[in-house]
Order: sequence, then C-alpha cells, then structure tokens
Amino acid sequence: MGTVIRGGTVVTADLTYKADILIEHGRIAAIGQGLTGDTVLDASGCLVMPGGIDPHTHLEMPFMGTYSADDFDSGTRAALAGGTTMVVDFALPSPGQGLLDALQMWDNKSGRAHCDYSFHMAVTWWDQQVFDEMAQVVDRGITSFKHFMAYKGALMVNDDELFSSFRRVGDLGGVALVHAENGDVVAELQARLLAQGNTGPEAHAYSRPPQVEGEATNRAIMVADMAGVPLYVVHVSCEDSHEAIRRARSQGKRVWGEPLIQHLTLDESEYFNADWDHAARRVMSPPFRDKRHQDSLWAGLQSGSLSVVATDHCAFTTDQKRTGIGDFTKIPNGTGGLEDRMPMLWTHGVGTGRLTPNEFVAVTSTNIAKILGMYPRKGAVLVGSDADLVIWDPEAEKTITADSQQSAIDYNVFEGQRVKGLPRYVLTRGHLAVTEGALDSREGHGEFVAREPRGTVNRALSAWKELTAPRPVERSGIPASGV
Ligand SMILES: NC(=O)NCCC(=O)O
Ligand SMILES: [Zn+2]
Ligand SMILES: [Zn+2]
Repeated sequence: MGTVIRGGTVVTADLTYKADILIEHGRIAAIGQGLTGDTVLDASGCLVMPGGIDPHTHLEMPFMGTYSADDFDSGTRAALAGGTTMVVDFALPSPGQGLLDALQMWDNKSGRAHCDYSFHMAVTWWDQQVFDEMAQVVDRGITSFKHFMAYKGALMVNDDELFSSFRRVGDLGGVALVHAENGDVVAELQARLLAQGNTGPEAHAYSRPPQVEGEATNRAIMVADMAGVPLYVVHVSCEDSHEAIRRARSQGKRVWGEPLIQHLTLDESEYFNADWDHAARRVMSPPFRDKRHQDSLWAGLQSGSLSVVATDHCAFTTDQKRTGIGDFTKIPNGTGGLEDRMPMLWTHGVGTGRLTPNEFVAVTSTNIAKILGMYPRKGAVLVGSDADLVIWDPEAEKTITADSQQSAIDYNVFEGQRVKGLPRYVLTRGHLAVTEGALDSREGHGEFVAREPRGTVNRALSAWKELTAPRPVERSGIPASGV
C-alpha cells in the first residue's frame, strides 16, 4: 500500500497546490486528495518539494596533497540531513590517468552513498586516449565534462585542450563545465604575494581577484560558442563572471551559471579575521567577495541569469588546513556546505523575499535536473518520478553548529547562524531517511543515476550550428588562373 504524505502543500518549480502523495516502490504512485497507505507522514503546515540536488561536490577527493575529509558516507548523510537527496560528484583522473580508470575509482568510493548520485567526468589532460574514452563515459550515462582553467601545474588545461575537449563534448551531446579562473595570472600573483611576505590566508583572496574569474568566464563562453557546446560555469562568485554569463545568455548562447551558498551568504571579511584557523578554514577558490558581488549573485537568481545554487562541498579539517601555515598556496582549497545549503538558501532567500518558494525549488533541484538530463526522474513531483522528497517546515528553526553536523570535519563555516526553514522529513527513493533532524539513512542505499546525452538544448544548438556552419560558395564562373 505504500507511504502517504498527507496534508501538505506541494511546491514545484512552477506550481503550488494542496495534495497528498502516495509512494510505492520508491516512486511517486499517485498525487491527489484523500490518499491512503500503510504509513502516513503528517505534512500539515509543510511544503512538499523535490529533494535538493547538489551538482557540485568533491567527496574523498585527492587534492593538494591530501584527501577531502567527507566521503560518500558522511557526505551523503550530511546531504540528506539538510534536505538534499542527490549529489553529483567529480571523477577526477590524475594527469596521464585514463577516464575509465578514474571512473572505476569513483565507482568504488560511491558504494557507501546514502542517497542517489551521479558523476561529472573531469578532463585534466588531453590526448587520443581521452578523446576516445569520452564516448564510453557518455555511454555509461555521464554526459557532463569538467575543465579546470585554474590550478596551474595540476588540474589546469590550456586553451587548445579546452577547445578540443569542448568540441568533443559538443559532438557527443554533452555539457561542458568550467572552473573559470585564469590559472596563469593566479600563479603569477601568488608568487608575487609570497615574495612580498604575504603568506597568510588573506593573500589567497588577493591572488584571485574578480578579474581572473571574469576573464576566464568570458574566454570559456567564447570557446564554447566556437565549439558549439552548452556551457555550465561552476561556482560563479562575482559580478565580473556573472556579467559575462548574463551577456552571453542575452545573446542566445546556451550558458548557465552556478553560484554557491557560501558566496551568497559569506563575504571577504572572513579572510581578515585575526584567527589564522578561522580564515584558513574559509579558503576556497574562487574566494568570498564583497557585498556588491553578493548582491549581483542574488539578482542573478531572481532574474534567471544564474540558474543553480550548489555547495562545491570539499571539506578539510583544521589540521589539513594547517599544512598552509607560512604559505597560503598550500592551504587545501575548499569548504563544506552540503547540510546547510537548503536551510541557508531558504532563510536568506525565501525568508527575505529575494526568492519565491517556487524559485527555491528551481535553483536547488529542478533546473539542474533539466540541465544534466535527468528530469523528470529527479527534480520533479510527478507520478513516476523517484520519491526523492523533502517535507519542509518553514517555521522550524535551529542554530548551525559543527557539534551536531554529519560532516566529518571539526568546524562549520556557518557556525552560529540561525536558520528558519528545515526538513521535517526527507525521503530518498521512498525510504524515510530523516525525521525532524534524526537520521535513519542506509549506507549503500544510494544508486548511480545514468543520464541521457543529446537533450533538447543540445539538439537545438546542433541544429543551429549545422545551419550556420562554414560552407564553400558555389561559383559558376571561376576566372582562369593568372599564370
Ligand atoms: N573550490 C575549491 O576551493 N575546492 C574544490 C575544487 C574546486 O572546485 O575548485
Ligand atoms: Zn573549482
Ligand atoms: Zn569544485
């Protein structure tokens, strides 16, 4: 007979209405009035929404000489506790490593997941093997390929590699992702700052001004346009990058931008804290910005020029951060946020009137499900969709604290923040994983979600590129050669 969610208000990206929901075999079986089931969850006073999807996590990622501290166990527990029912992580080949080989490593790690997951494949180097294996990666349901324009000497790819890879992704019907920062300029600024005796975490922010992000975002947009591939810009932190995306979209280019909850709610003053640990714990790339940039990001979500709110969850312990004492370039880059994204965005977005509840659903779930080719299995409240649902109590409150979090690290960048709006229940494919903050999730419950290439945006872009492709002019009378 299944589980019934009774008496709530269903909120999707485009609709708000009162209805019960019946769940059977992990999927939504019926939506209507007066539904019955073996188990009844009381949703009175609550909103029933698609579970959050975080398309940007780095769980157990090898990076800067260490591994990010949250793995698929603690990371997906954190996700569920905060109302996120799916994560998309990055399979990251080390330079010279094959894509399929890297995928095998990520397959092994993800067996511990408590919620569903998928992968983006990173392109960190380029040759014929990478070109060939990209097709097999797409056949396995991974249709998005990430490129780092920063991290020179490690993950960074150059423009020729970027163009070749973007063309390949376009031909395979996928989406190109970029971390857009000019890695050459960052490396120069880092060296100069260190030489001048700027060794503390604040120098991390000085070494990555908004211009390095704006320049790289513009470049990636132009390269993607020439390659004929849809582009998704991760962790957009500033007006300089947002402006490039906004302009591209107004010109009809297929570009999406993803701000993070950290950039929306924390600012650069964190790096000037007198406590080294406090500042280093917040070192991430791009760094936090000033209020003007934050306002730009919020406006982008309101106007639709930015599409998705993610976390880039890449958590390091204080001990790991301390590797960079005396040299800010050695502080592992990354912050957490998986458990806090939904409550923080609700509090600072819906709670302030910047976002409607429907817009909240769009930017935390539905938009990315469409962009990545998994809608309406994910990101929807429809009969047949996976029962990944969050029953959201807009009146429930808590104070964020590391002591009560699922994440394995010893601090929380949002420590002490009061949030209003929390999950009453969270269901992952029908399994009740969270009840008012108490977790009852299962390690290994999470399943890999294969995605479809050649979505509607790809097809439209391909049709346009084909129509406007260079063609030789047919000429009847070609003059004889002068020789
Ligand atoms: N963002 C960050 O600082 N760390 C994670 C890796 C990345 O996304 O660049
Ligand atoms: Zn990045
Ligand atoms: Zn990232």
